[in-house]
Amino acid sequence: MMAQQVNSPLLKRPRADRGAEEEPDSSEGFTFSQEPTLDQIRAMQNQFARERDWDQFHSPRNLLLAMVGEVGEVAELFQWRGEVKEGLPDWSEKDKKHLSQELSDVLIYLVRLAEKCQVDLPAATVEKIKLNKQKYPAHQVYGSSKKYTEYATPEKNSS
Ligand SMILES: Nc1ccn([C@H]2C[C@H](O)[C@@H](COP(=O)(O)OP(=O)(O)OP(=O)(O)O)O2)c(=O)n1
Repeated sequence: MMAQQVNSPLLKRPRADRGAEEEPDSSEGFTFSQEPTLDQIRAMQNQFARERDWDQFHSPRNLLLAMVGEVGEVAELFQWRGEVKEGLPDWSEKDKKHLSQELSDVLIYLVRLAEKCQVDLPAATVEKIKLNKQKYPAHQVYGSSKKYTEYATPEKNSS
């Protein structure tokens, strides 16, 4: 379930030296399972709530608060550890499992919140990444983590 280490030279070569077909599409060789899709997760959680007559509790505000609570639980797992290495090589299997559960809770509430707000989350995410690319042109910001407002000719943020 955790990232596998892949020593790809692509990860270390500067972007300008790489062809588009060579672009790595994952972090250290790690990828997600193809399924379930976000819409399948939405449907699974919808059914979970219906079977328990919990729709009445899943108002947008309640879901938001529940999601933030779960984000807090994720943060709790990281607190006091100092910097954490990619792939969590120093974590116990128990803590890694715990993290996977808490991150899943966040996603479940996020997807449910998006459903209740009628936000088409996968489509909205694609659109947002498109906006991010416009706001942070690779040639302008490569290797810098400055916010777009710190650049001389900032792109307009339309979100
Ligand atoms: N009213 C609720 C309560 C729970 N859940 C689902 C969504 C979450 O994935 C998970 C959250 O359950 P808990 O509130 O028991 O939280 P944890 O699983 O994190 O347990 P704990 O707080 O003990 O770590 O259950 C839900 O959909 N609606």
